Amino acid sequence: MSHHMIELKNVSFKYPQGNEVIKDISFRITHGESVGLIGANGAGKSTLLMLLSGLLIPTNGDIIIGETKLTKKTLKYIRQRIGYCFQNPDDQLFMNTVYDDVAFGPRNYGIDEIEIEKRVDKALERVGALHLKNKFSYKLSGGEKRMVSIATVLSMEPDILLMDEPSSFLDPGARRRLINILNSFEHTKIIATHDLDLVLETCKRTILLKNGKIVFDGNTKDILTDKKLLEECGLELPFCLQTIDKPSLMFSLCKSPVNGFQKGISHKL
Ligand SMILES: Nc1ncnc2c1ncn2[C@@H]1O[C@H](COP(=O)(O)OP(=O)(O)OP(=O)(O)O)[C@@H](O)[C@H]1O
Repeated sequence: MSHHMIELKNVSFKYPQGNEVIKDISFRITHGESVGLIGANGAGKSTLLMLLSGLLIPTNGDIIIGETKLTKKTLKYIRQRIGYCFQNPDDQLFMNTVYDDVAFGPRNYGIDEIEIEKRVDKALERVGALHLKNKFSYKLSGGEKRMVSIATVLSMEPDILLMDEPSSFLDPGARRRLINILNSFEHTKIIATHDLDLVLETCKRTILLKNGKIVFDGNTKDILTDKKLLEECGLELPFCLQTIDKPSLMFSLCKSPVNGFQKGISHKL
């Protein structure tokens, strides 16, 4: 496996009838990194995730996953390694039952049904939705659909997780479960979201997009404490830092900025 698991080289993208919405983006993500992808509405987060998952093909530039350049020919191989969680869970759930939805990915690999059922149970258990196994997918609540849609991705046992707004629809318990799943996922993950508190708890690195361009790529704590730059990009400080005068100073007082941080803060508030 290549050291640089994901590489984008001067990637641009334009929708057929639209303007360029991803503009000359380059970065490398090493295997095992957790990266938050943030930016205002329309900044290009979902488009970038769709490019990374092979759902869209760049107008210019290259995307390399492991050692393989993403092309129409390599798409099938690459997509087996990537778990992509749609912004809207209804796009992910299209079978009749929860079981069939979560079994869909592994079934495509030709795995036998006994192994498939084990994977389905494991994935549903992880998201706390085993009790929904035999339900109709379309009858689930918004939050249940979200958790099941995450299970459909986990059952594929991907090397890379791409998640678009994964915490939307979730109650505090389910959100906490999501954070635990993300923090225990040992491979590469990229999380596009407006939930900056989620980024703070799950991603060491953050990429900030503005109008299709990268305006920041670095330590999460550096960007999420930079009120001025966040505001210039249509965002605001994470909720847990809003009442604190000097967010960056608070960070430096903590031993483990990303993971141990919010627990410490929430006791103080
Ligand atoms: N199918 C499409 N055809 C044309 N333009 C599109 C299409 N999908 C998205 N766009 C445009 O591309 C730009 C980037 O959209 P994208 O969905 O990637 O942004 P985003 O950062 O994910 O936004 P949000 O936070 O609202 O989900 C927007 O200006 C949007 O209008």
